[in-house]
Amino acid sequence: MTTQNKTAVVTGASAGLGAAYAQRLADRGYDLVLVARNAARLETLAADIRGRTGRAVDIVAADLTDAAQISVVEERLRTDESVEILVNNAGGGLFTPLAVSDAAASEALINLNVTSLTRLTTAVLPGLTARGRGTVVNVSSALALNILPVSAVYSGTKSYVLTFSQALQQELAESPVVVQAVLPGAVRTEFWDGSGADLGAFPDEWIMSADDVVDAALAGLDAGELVTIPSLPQISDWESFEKARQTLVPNLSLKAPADRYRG
Ligand SMILES: NC(=O)C1=CN([C@@H]2O[C@H](COP(=O)(O)OP(=O)(O)OC[C@H]3O[C@@H](n4cnc5c(N)ncnc54)[C@H](OP(=O)(O)O)[C@@H]3O)[C@@H](O)[C@H]2O)C=CC1
Ligand SMILES: CC(=O)[C@H](N)C(=O)O
Repeated sequence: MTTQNKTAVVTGASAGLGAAYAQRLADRGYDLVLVARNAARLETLAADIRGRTGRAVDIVAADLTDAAQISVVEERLRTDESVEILVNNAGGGLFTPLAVSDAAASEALINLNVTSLTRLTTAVLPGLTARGRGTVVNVSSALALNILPVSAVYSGTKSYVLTFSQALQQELAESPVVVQAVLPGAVRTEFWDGSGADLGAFPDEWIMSADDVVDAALAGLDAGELVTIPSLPQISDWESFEKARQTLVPNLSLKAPADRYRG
């Protein structure tokens, strides 16, 4: 495809943050490829966006934890030269102590939150770098940083998304291709249903709307932020955190153990 249209691929587009990304990116002039399992919901959203904006909207009904189904999305990302943005948003949550967790459920969560995001990014990057433009948005979570007793697997997956994104930012430092990590706090979506946590137990002032999260994330992207935390009042707090991490680096690999470990 060598048309002049520009396409955004949004995973987890049938609800929540993904549906909000789809609307906003169509408003910004992108044609869309919407990915999720529920074809009927995707088609309803696609019809709404086509009618409202006139953009071309394709849907791909795929379970991103299924090898055959994710390969359809990977193929589209590899071959569609109009793709300029991939929003890796599809994800789930599980908030139970590991000791009482189901290993298969943890594995499924890792497959969705980590493996599928990695595979889709791997599929899209060669084309973006060859064309010299494009963006990958990886939806992480505030729980990548705010680590809780019930979030061993979930926080682990979202820390992966943050670290993966930061490593890619270094890999692509000389490239015009941008990788942004987005770390929302609690958002009012269906994510919480069956997650093991009750959104209703949170004070209202902790909970952001999906539209506000996406508007903040896109504003952060426009401002050149590589890590966007929609609720964080001062970006300098994130920068201080990162700077503190960097101060460890010169001493993270040395020949001699630290004095406190020597008798
Ligand atoms: N809600 C919150 O408080 C927060 C959410 N996040 C992150 O934001 C992202 C979006 O979550 P949110 O919008 O809240 O959640 P929702 O539950 O509202 O939406 C999740 C989306 O992912 C899709 N999805 C789920 N499983 C699969 C699968 N196996 N294959 C393909 N698509 C799938 C769902 O569609 P379908 O069922 O049709 O497949 C749906 O479109 C997630 O990565 C989440 O971790 C981060 C911080 C806070
Ligand atoms: C940060 C949150 O509260 C949220 N549970 C999430 O899914 O990451």
